[in-house]
Amino acid sequence: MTPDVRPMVAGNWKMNGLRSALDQIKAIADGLDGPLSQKVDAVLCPPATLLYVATALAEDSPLKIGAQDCHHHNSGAYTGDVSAEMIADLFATHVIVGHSERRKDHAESDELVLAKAQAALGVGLQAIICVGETQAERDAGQTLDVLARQIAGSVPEGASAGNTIIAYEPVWAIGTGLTPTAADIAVAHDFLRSRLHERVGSEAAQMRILYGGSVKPSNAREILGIAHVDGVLVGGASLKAEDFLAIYKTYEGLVDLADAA
Ligand SMILES: O=C[C@H](O)COP(=O)(O)O
Repeated sequence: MTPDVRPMVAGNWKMNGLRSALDQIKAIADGLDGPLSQKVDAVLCPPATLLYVATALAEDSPLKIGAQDCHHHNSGAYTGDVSAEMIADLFATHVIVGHSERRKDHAESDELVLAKAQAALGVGLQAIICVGETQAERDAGQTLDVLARQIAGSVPEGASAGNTIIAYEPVWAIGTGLTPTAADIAVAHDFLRSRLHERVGSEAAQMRILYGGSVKPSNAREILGIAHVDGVLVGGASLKAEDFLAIYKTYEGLVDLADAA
């Protein structure tokens, strides 16, 4: 954890979730009651089809709702796309941009991710900007070069700690059950913060840097306890309310709840 930085647990449902999954969103929203919600943010990013109902279900709870992607224009002839303005119009507060599955499957460049992040910030959404190296890049010793390029290319210069969150997701750790060592995660996050300083100046000190990739209840304690890790972006394990809440509640043993009763 970074001192004085409010941690965040975020869930990314990816292309999962029918109407029958709404009870899981309700269970997550209801499960966030209590002093921990005054200290740790929780964000859930269901598919776009569930966004409107999700924001209604989360309305009276600490749970924030986000989207998984947005177009870089606010409206126009872009069949099948959803704009940041449309997402904000549904009372969502966050949007993931630059997830590696978008970068790979939709050939999204740093330049496009930057434009999407700018669109998100332009309508008052908080952008969760994903970065991370592939297995091949890691094997070639290029991890830090890739992270430097992605931060310089994808993070808006006007980004602040209040409107932007970084998610470090090594591509090879996503959905594989593999995770980097705690030392490797610490090095990557420390490096990311130094590059953020170059990009956005003093705002970098308070900007949250999440880790993502095969986070589950059984490894959450170790990962959330790593220096410079300000939370997690959870994929598969966020689909079950029980697992999402177990990861979230790991913070009960990590943050000081004395003044949050
Ligand atoms: O956005 C979430 C990440 O891609 C992590 O997914 P995972 O927890 O299923 O490995």
